[in-house]
Amino acid sequence: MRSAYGVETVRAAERELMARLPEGALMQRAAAGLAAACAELLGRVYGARVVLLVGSGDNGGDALYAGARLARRGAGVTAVLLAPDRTHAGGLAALRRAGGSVAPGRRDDAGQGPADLAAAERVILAADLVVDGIVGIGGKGGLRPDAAALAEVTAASRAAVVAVDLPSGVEADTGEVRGAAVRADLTVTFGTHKPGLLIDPAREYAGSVRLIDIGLSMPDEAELEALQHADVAALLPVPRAESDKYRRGVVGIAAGSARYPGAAVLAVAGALRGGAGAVRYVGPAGDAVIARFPETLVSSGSPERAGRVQAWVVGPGAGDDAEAVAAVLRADVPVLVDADGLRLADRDLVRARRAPTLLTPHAGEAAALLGVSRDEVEGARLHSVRELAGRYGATVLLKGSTTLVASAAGGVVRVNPTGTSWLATAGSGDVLSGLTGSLLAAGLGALDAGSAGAYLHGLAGRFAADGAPMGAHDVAEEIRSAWRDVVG
Ligand SMILES: NC(=O)C1=CN([C@@H]2O[C@H](COP(=O)(O)OP(=O)(O)OC[C@H]3O[C@@H](n4cnc5c(N)ncnc54)[C@H](OP(=O)(O)O)[C@@H]3O)[C@@H](O)[C@H]2O)[C@@H](O)CC1
Ligand SMILES: [K+]
Repeated sequence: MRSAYGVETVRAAERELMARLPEGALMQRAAAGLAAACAELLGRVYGARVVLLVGSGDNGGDALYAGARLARRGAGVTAVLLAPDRTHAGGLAALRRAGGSVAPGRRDDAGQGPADLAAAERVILAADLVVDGIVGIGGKGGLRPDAAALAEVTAASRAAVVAVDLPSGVEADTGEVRGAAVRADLTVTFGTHKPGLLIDPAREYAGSVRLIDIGLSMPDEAELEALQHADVAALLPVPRAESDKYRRGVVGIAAGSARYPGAAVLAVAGALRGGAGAVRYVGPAGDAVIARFPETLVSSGSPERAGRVQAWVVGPGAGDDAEAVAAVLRADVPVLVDADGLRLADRDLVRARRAPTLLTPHAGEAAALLGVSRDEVEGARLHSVRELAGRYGATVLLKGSTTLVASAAGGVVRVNPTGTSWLATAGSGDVLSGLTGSLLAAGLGALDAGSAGAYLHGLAGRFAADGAPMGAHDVAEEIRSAWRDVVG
């Protein structure tokens, strides 16, 4: 499990550890890890041109101490100071002792003014490596103008970019990016991941992320967590000798319409690979379903008369069949609502349910339910998923390149690490809803079913794409390979 903690929690852990260590020890641990990561990225340190972007806090201090270590190994290190009078004094002295220099300030007198942007631009454009120590977990709001200008010049340079703790300009707690931010190739983060490193859009700015253990001890419950292979393997249902199809779970799919029979076929395709013992289909696309998957139990008419079902999936390609959605929501078993079903589901009916409900909107559908624009949802994914879960009293899976799953009661939010942009293809969500519904029928809770479903689906998408475009049915085909990969 990869866990992420917000700034307040990190600060508390930092205070607790600092009280037991000599002054400055923690920053030295951070700087040592940072310098090692920079050296690895550079390959050859001797003679490399390194520029440090240094803000007024400890994030800048980390950069300066790491720069000193690189200078001692023969790198040419230049610091660009955003606020010379408030620069970390110990770090700056260490850099100077190691032979590093400071880019000229705006006033020529003693280089006391903030960095001269033209001079900074010259060194940045000539650099092999830029170390972004502008701001870390102490950042508030978007970057200020001077810092934003440095972020832009850095983006224009060919240098490798390493962010210290976080790419400057991204929100550590939410993954939101308001205005300019540094785009890093590598982020070296200290003590624990921060939510922003795992959630888009900030995640994209971080590049690859390396965690340096500095000895912080974090609480058991994280604010955000990303499952990994072993976690998913432990969740996936495995049939036992005494299992029959009912014990393994029967998933009901109420989806598709005469106009969109494909959505039903794709949802069934996902469900058949999700671990339930049987898949029941109810709706007007029965002929298409049975032609493709003869093992499906097909009926027409109302979901209420479909026979025994341990979890329902409703909504993919459902058109305007509000009655089917309402009938499914009245069932006292777990229900997954997707696509058209989200628009048709009555919020009070969802709130009144006792069995788990899992809503699986993409950003556009979430925006419609929240009454905001799609961009607002995309820009504030963590806030949006929590808000929707609260309003509906349901678990919500917000699809996207970093799919999030949040429970109504709050607590830890799961983020899916296996997503790929190849999955942005028609019908891919239908496969996910069937797969995840199947996991619900097999007995997983809504948070686990949503996160394990997204994980397998993402992995299946990667296998199916393998660097080339693919269709949703290819994703369904690869779920079995993804499953084997996870449990293997
Ligand atoms: N936690 C740990 O265990 C460890 C933490 N360590 C390190 O400490 C870092 C946290 O240091 P920190 O607390 O000094 O804050 P930091 O991120 O440097 O920023 C504060 C400064 O930035 C400024 N500023 C604010 N917003 C801004 C903006 N939008 N645009 C531009 N500037 C902005 C703000 O200015 P002010 O508001 O005061 O004018 C203030 O002076 C942490 O990320 C990690 O790298 C490691 O050394 C060891 C272990
Ligand atoms: K930074």
